[in-house]
Amino acid sequence: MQEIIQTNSSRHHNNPLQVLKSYYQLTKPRIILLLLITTAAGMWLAAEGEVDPLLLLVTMVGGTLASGAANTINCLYDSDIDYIMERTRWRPIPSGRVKPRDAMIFAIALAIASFTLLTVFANLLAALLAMSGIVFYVAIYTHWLKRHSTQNIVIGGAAGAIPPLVGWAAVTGDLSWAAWLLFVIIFLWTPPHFWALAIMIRDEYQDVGVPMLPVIEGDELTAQQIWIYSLVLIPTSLLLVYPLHTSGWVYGAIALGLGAVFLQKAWELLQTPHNRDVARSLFKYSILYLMLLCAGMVVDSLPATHEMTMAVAHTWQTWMGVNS
Ligand code: HEM
Ligand SMILES: CC(C)=CCC/C(C)=C/CC/C(C)=C/COP(=O)(O)OP(=O)(O)O
Repeated sequence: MQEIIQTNSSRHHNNPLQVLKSYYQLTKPRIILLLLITTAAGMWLAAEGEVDPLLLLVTMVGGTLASGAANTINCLYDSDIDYIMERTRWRPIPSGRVKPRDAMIFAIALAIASFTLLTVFANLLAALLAMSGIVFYVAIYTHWLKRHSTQNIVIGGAAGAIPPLVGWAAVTGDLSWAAWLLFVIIFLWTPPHFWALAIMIRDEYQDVGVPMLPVIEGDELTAQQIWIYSLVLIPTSLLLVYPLHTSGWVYGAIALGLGAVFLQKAWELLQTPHNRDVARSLFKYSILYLMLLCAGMVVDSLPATHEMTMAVAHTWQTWMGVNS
């Protein structure tokens, strides 16, 4: 099989566009997009709605390069199991389109470029946080936990929660309570996000011996864990409004509405833990949820929203005054 794939892919080796596409795929670009959205949310909250466009650009590019490096090293490390799993067999390394050595050079180049860009144009803290994201994801998640613990993604998931810290640090040069709250929100979001997917593709993980929770403990217990994390996640997302007062009621309303749907889907899975369609629906919604929650934070932080809410409050007070 490997030989057939190698022969098929060797036809593409000299086509520069195909080569470019392979390196692009190594970075897992669709995941990076959501990581960047969380970074942007951190920046807007830190800058109270007014982000310097140049700093935004630099941080987005720096974050992309760092996440791309992390994902490339993960592709390298996991190429043995990626080759066996249907879903991942056509990734650039297992399919032979990129040599492991070239992928390593690519990842190191991305990491160095990220560190340099963030240090020079943002600050050292943002750069160090991005590098810690790579180290955590590669060493703690990919190397240490992924193949050895059912809690792999709970602890390893902390890497995916670092991007908003990078965004916050890029703006202020330090980290506040609100920054850490963003970290905790994504930390709590990760188990429902991933375990819903793991229920869907449990058999594939079983075949390659990765001890994902549904493989070892079954769908019921996994659905219970998803439910518990979701129950904690939704109130936690509201702490930005109270007691932190970092976001206002516009975000609060969005977080409540999005959270209600999240809980409904997690509840449905709790009732039917073996139903892969329900698991798929929760997995897909988890991505939409985090995107819209971050968009809600950004919209809420804008000066125009602030003016609008002040005007509404003023009208309300006047109206109450007239009627009392
Ligand atoms: C340990 C933590 C995590 C694990 C194990 C995990 C695992 C996965 C897996 C296996 C997929 C399917 C990917 C594929 O089909 O190639 C996926 C999809 C996705 N994940 Fe996660 N994830 C984690 C954390 C995150 C974080 C922190 C984010 C962003 C904030 C994220 C964003 C996404 C997105 C956007 C997709 C959909 C990609 C697509 O459309 O193909 N994930 N995740
Ligand atoms: C600040 C910074 C640079 C942070 C980087 C964090 C980062 C890249 C998080 C990604 C999390 C993720 C998609 C894990 C999936 O891995 P998997 O190996 O379980 O997925 P797979 O089964 O599809 O290979």
